[in-house]
Amino acid sequence: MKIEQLVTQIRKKQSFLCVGLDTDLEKIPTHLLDHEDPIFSFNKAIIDATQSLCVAYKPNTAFYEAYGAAGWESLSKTLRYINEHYPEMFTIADAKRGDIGNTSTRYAKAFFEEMDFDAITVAPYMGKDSVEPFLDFADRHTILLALTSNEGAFDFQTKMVENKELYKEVLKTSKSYKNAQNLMYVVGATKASYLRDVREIVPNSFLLVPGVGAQGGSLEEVCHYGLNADVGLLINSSRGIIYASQGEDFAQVAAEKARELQSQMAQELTKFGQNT
Ligand SMILES: O=C(O)c1cc(=O)[nH]c(=O)n1[C@@H]1O[C@H](COP(=O)(O)O)[C@@H](O)[C@H]1O
Repeated sequence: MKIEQLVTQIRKKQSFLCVGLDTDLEKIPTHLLDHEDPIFSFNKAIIDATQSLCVAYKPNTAFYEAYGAAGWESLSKTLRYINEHYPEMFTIADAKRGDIGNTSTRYAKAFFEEMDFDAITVAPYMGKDSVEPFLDFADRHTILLALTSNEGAFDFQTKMVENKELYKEVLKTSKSYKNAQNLMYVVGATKASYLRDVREIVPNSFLLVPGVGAQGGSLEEVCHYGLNADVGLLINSSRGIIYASQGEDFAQVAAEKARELQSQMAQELTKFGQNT
């Protein structure tokens, strides 16, 4: 998907919400467990209930890989369902890949060709030749981990390297990669105050911001520092939406939670003069 199409959807829905499909058999309502594919049944219900309120879905592949071949099948079915029924939706494989060049090429083929995702999360640690194979795919997006939401982010990402924090070096250096226009970046909502510095280096890039809801990040603060002229933000919530109820009403309650976030996003867009 082209960025312009994503921006059009955001303006139309007044939402830059990404719903995280971190589907765990131990957390989904028990009445689904006797379905043929409980993970797909759960995802389908969540997708149908929330699709008018969000612009993106992000299955984290760990939750599927944990169930082996059956889990991969549930993931493929979920992606096919989204692409067939809601083709305007931006889809992110949260797989956090990245390896030597020829291996990254195979990862890119797996997620962009075999599975037809619009985007994938990639770790920058192995550098240019591990990232560029993903960037070769036109209208697909490589979401590089810049400053993550977890506590361990301070182990390396904020350490000084050549007089600047490592995450800033990641942002700056990656701008020189071939096809860098296909880059987006992860910045955790729990690190919202850093977004001012992030925006100085990458004013125009889209940022995927996880960490509102269960991890405690503030949507308002993220918007304050992170919104740009093209909106420039996708804010993810996973557990706060999909496990808001574990009863039979799970999809309806998920939609209510998604609507709360969408309403806040619409207000932020209005504040920012982006409501048309
Ligand atoms: O790449 C990610 O999406 C990601 C990066 C990051 O810094 N922090 C982070 O929480 N995530 C992912 O975003 C999701 C957050 O889930 P919740 O905390 O349940 O909303 C999980 O799938 C995480 O793996």
